[in-house]
Formats: sequence, structure tokens, C-alpha cells
Amino acid sequence: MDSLRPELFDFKGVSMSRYFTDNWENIQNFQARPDDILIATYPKAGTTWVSYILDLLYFGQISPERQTSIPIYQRVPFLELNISFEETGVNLADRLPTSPRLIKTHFPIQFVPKSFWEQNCRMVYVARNAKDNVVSYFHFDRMNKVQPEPGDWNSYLHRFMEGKVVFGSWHDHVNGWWKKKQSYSKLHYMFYEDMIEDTGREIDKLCSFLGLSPSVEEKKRITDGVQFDNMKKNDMANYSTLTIMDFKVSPFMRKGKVGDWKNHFTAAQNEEFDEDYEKKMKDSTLQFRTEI
Ligand SMILES: Nc1ncnc2c1ncn2[C@@H]1O[C@H](COP(=O)(O)OS(=O)(=O)O)[C@@H](OP(=O)(O)O)[C@H]1O
Repeated sequence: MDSLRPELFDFKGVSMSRYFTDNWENIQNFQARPDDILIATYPKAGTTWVSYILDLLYFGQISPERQTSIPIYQRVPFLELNISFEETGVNLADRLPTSPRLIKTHFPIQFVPKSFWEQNCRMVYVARNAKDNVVSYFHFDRMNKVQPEPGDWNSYLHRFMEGKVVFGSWHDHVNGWWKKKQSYSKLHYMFYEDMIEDTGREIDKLCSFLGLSPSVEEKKRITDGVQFDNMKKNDMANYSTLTIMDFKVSPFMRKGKVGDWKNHFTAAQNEEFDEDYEKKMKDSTLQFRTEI
């Protein structure tokens, strides 16, 4: 399985691996529909969490069997994924029988296929503070055999700061989508830390953006079902059915916390990271919480 690990290379100014660029023409020519909902994130920012919430909001009641038979990564296809032994994300999305279609992407804003804009699709972006994000990404790259070799924590942290990880710079990603939100009204920008603080409140905001009004019981069922411990033991949400991931190295649903970075960063790494962060985020109005 180790031979599956790809190289990182520069693709149109963004560090990428072949698994997300090989199908480029088909991805860029993807035909979005007006009711498609694009769930966009930098990797490890809470994609699965929000995907599962959206899936429950739209289909939890009308097709409960879906919850016990179809893994989340098939219900919400990963648009740019192209691994030879799996169905491509584009094909999966094309064949989705549902309406709306929920589609996942980790693309920076400039890579989003143009038909999503032409169709004026709704988009949900989730951002997570950089420190917890890099820790989560490091453990993910250790256990996921189709990600480049992560190396040791210190070198990984430095590569993350330089944007030399798959999907490129965290700073460019969160800022690019944030800037887009100022001109594109159909983009709902969420924060992982807010979800941890009050999941119910964030579901309410999401519902108001989507024009949904679940009953009190339904909302309670969803809020409970998407709590970390419940998702962790839910085989349709925890990725345990995917063989490219080695859960003995690290589980997909790993900690689900704000502030785990403190268990990884040394004082020196933290200082260096903060200094670099200040420079890269100096023109941004985005505010993140690294503890709550
Ligand atoms: N319900 C819930 N509550 C809290 N945290 C949750 C939840 N579901 C997923 N997670 C955490 O999100 C991290 C995985 O991020 P993604 O789903 O974006 O991963 S991926 O990019 O789609 O591979 C990963 O974070 P870490 O635990 O810090 O590694 C998951 O544990």
C-alpha cells in the first residue's frame, strides 16, 4: 500500500497530488445543477461533520435506510477525487439520485468548476483554526496511504506553514473563500470552533441559510446524532469502511477538539508559527479561536 503515496507538486500555483488533478478536464467541465450544495473546506476542517449534518437535514427522515447502508463519502462525493480503484468523484456526483446533491470539495476558490457559479449554487464553507487544522492534517497524512509521506511533526509543521501540503496554503484557502463571501451571497461561512461551542446554534444558522425548518424533535435527533462520540462509532460516518486508511496508525475521528495543538506544538514552534501567521494574515479580517 505504501507505493500509493503520491508526490506533491506545484499545480497552477497550488501544491497538489495527482489524485486530485488527474481528472482535471472532467472536474472542470462538471455540470452543476441549481440546487446542488457544495461543501467546501481546507482538509480536516470539519467536512465530514457538516456533510453529515446536511445529509441528515435533507434525507434523515425521507430515507432513514440511507443512514445504515451508505457511507458518508458515497452520499457526499468528493468531486476532485480520482484514485484508480475507486469510482471518480465526478462519476459518483453525476450518478447521485438525490436532490439536492451534496458535493464535497477541498479546492481553493480559484479551482471551483465554473458551472457552480453559473448555476448560482449554494455553498457551505467550514474553516478551522490553523493550529488544530495542521495537527489533524498531520495525523491524517500518517494514516492515509494516498497522501504524501508526512515525515516528522516538525518538518510537517514547516511545510504546512509554506503551503507545501496537498491543497496548498491554509492561509490562501481560508482567505480566498472569505473574500468570495463578500460578493457571493450564496456562500455560508462557518467555523469549526463555533460548531464545537454550540452545535445546535450553528445548525440553526445553517437551516436559516438553506431555508429549512426542522421540527424541534428532528433538530434534537440531528444534534445528538452528529456529536463526536456518536459519529465516531457510526460506521457510515467514521470512514472505517475505507481500506486506504490505517486506523491502527490514527483513527479518522481522532479527537474532535479545539486546542489539541497544545499537545503537539513546542513553545518554540508556537512562537515561530505565530510570527509567520501574523505576516500571512495581516490583511485579513478573519478571526480564529485556538481555544474556547
Ligand atoms: N462530530 C464531530 N465533532 C467534532 N469533530 C469532528 C466531528 N466529526 C469529525 N470531526 C473532526 O474533524 C476532523 C476531520 O476533518 P474532515 O472531516 O474535514 O476531514 S477530511 O478533510 O474530509 O478528510 C477530525 O479532527 P481531529 O480529531 O482533530 O483530527 C475529526 O475528528
